[in-house]
Amino acid sequence: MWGWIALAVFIVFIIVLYLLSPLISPPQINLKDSHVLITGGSSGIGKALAIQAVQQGSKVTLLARDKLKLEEAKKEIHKYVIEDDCEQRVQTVSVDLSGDYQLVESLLHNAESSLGGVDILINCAGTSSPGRFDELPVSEFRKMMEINYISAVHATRALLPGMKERGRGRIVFVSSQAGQLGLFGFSAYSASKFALRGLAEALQMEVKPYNVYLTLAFPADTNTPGFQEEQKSKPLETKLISETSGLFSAENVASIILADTVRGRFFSSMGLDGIMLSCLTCGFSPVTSLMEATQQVVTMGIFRIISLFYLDHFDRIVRRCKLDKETRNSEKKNI
Ligand SMILES: NC(=O)C1=CN([C@@H]2O[C@H](COP(=O)(O)OP(=O)(O)OC[C@H]3O[C@@H](n4cnc5c(N)ncnc54)[C@H](OP(=O)(O)O)[C@@H]3O)[C@@H](O)[C@H]2O)C=CC1
Ligand SMILES: CCCCCCCCCCCCCCCC(=O)[C@@H](N)CO
Repeated sequence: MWGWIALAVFIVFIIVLYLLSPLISPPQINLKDSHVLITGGSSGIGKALAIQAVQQGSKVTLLARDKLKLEEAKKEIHKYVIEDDCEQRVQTVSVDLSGDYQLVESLLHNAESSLGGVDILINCAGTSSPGRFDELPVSEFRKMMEINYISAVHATRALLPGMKERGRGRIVFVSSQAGQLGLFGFSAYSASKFALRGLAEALQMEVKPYNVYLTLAFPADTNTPGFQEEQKSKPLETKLISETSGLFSAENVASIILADTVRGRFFSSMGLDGIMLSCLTCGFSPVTSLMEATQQVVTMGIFRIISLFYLDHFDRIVRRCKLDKETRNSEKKNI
């Protein structure tokens, strides 16, 4: 008898959640004919995002520093432009986003003059320099903040006023799972990715009344030119810990980010570990789906328990690597 009542209450609860969901969920945005500006659009995740956006009918601006790489990416992306759509265009902007703000602003406004106001800004430009804290040059900490954080501030600062005026827009920050937990070898990188979260939460509260929605993406390791480069200098501990979450393709990551952006979801996470991590670390984040909020409330405790096992596993990796290193060193001395 009580079992049936509990089941009925649960079903009514789920129905109420579904009925209330549209009140909280942001309205969807249409990729067709939208102007999507992608920083870091000449490589890796950014390029995959650009390809998928043009496949869905968007006009795209790619922004990065290297002109040659930009031109090559533009050529490649052009192949995916919908044929019967003469209006659709792909353009490039070459600038160091972390440099002079006035220059960034004027180039971004020029980009808007030719393709129309930016509807979706994807802040994907970024890089990582892994290494132990006391082996990284102090300059790397500033560089990480400038490339991964200040670049996003610059692009957003230049394009947000237009979005507010038009009463429509989406802003994506590509953070990382290393922006949800700090891990060995990522002291400089993690801090810059955590910074994006503070920015996104504060900004979302400001711009929601203007119908501008933010998405904070947390990819795991993704197979891109940037990832291949970082592998060369990554400490073994960092590799072993990161591997826990798997290796994704840029296409897979891009399609998840794009779908979450269209739906206006605040968190964009991938893989089972990614979803668990976002529930566990949701903190005071904005609610963009009642179902998601319910999931967070129900699962947070259990995910914390699971995380204790992960933490123990990571500590063991660090201890084992330290022991191995010490053994190797003493063997060398004995020779
Ligand atoms: N790959 C991975 O494992 C993961 C990546 N991420 C994040 O995703 C984003 C993309 O990564 P990924 O695709 O691997 O990176 P890539 O290195 O493949 O591409 C980085 C892009 O950013 C551009 N860029 C870098 N610095 C600047 C700058 N100062 N001004 C303008 N453009 C710049 C690069 O072009 P150019 O050099 O010509 O300027 C390039 O287009 C990064 O923010 C990264 O931190 C997050 C989690 C995992
Ligand atoms: C309930 C608890 C679940 C816990 C899951 C923990 C998984 C931790 C894995 C961390 C992986 C970090 C990858 C960073 C990739 C990155 O940003 C660089 N490759 C950038 O180039």
